[in-house]
Amino acid sequence: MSFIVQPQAPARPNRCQLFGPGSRPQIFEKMAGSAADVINLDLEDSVAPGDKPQARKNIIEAINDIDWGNKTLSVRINGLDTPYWYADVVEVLEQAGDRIDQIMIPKAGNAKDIYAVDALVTAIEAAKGRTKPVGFEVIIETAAGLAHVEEIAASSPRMRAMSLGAADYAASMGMQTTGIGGTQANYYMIADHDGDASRPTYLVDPWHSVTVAIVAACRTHGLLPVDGPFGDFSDDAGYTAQAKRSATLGMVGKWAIHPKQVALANEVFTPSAEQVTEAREILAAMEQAEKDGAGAAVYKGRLVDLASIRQAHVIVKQAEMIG
Ligand SMILES: CC(C)(COP(=O)(O)OP(=O)(O)OC[C@H]1O[C@@H](n2cnc3c(N)ncnc32)[C@H](O)[C@@H]1OP(=O)(O)O)[C@@H](O)C(=O)NCCC(=O)NCCSC(=O)C[C@H](O)C(=O)O
Ligand SMILES: [Mg+2]
Repeated sequence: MSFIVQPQAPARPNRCQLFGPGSRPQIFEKMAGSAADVINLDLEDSVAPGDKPQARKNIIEAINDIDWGNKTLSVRINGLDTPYWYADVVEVLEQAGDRIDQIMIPKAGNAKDIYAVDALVTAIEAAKGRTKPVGFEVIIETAAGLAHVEEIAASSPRMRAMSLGAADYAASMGMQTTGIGGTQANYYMIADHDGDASRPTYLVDPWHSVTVAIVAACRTHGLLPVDGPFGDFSDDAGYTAQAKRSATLGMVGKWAIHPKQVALANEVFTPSAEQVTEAREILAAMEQAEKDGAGAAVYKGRLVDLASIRQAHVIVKQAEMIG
């Protein structure tokens, strides 16, 4: 470990973030009644330009009137390259009560983007006497966002989480796909190289590198790394496979763009009973090793050592936090 100790991410469940357009208030109560840990009321890309003013009003009313229980409540504002974002921030923070927890900033390209929103939010909080500081979550979904991911993670004490926005990321990177997340037919490997024309192929994960970059930036700066949308909501297996890849790489949750995806995310990002039992057994094996004066032990025929304690703690802590 570096002399600088790795900070802890916020200790709250973030297994699923359920999105809903701000222009569709009929679904807000259903979102509040869902099993998602985080709710994202959207003012950005799911809301048509002409509907933005009414969507702001709907969201303010929903923040003030709906019982959101213990969910984290977040509003996605419009991008800083649009004429909408400042009014999103001003109207929501001037008119909505303290129940709002976070603002989600899309298409974050560098630390200055976050600085600009921070300045506006700080001024409104002071002017309105808001006592609960609003947190920020951002979406990494552009080439610039990936290039500057670490400075974005370090940009403000308001930062809480970072998501991967697969659709805009693909567009910004010039990727040859219209799919939102998941494997892509043309992104495959050939299993062997023996010159056989019928060589088997297998699909690999085109989101791997940006996922790892987000996880590293988040873990360095104490934020929650989150996997973004999976567009084909009729493909449960595809969603689950993508979520399992993200969880394996260190992400803590995934977006749902349809209510049926909430249970899938919760299932993947809740450590299973078997995983927790194994983690606890590893901790017990290492406790015994320590008593015996050893730094390593054998657990189920494999090596466990001091690093295994840290790995096991990740799983046990996740399980304890989720309860
Ligand atoms: C995708 C949808 C437009 C589908 O809506 P709909 O046609 O109504 O679906 P169903 O008929 O299957 O709905 C079944 C019931 O569920 C309710 N419902 C639908 N959506 C939601 C929701 N989001 N939360 C809660 N409940 C919901 C329906 O009302 C039905 O209820 P009932 O009649 O009582 O049975 C729609 O799901 C939708 O709008 N989803 C969210 C879209 C969104 O927010 N997109 C933005 C995030 S993704 C993105 O921005 C990309 C990203 O930035 C990137 O770049 O990657
Ligand atoms: Mg997007």
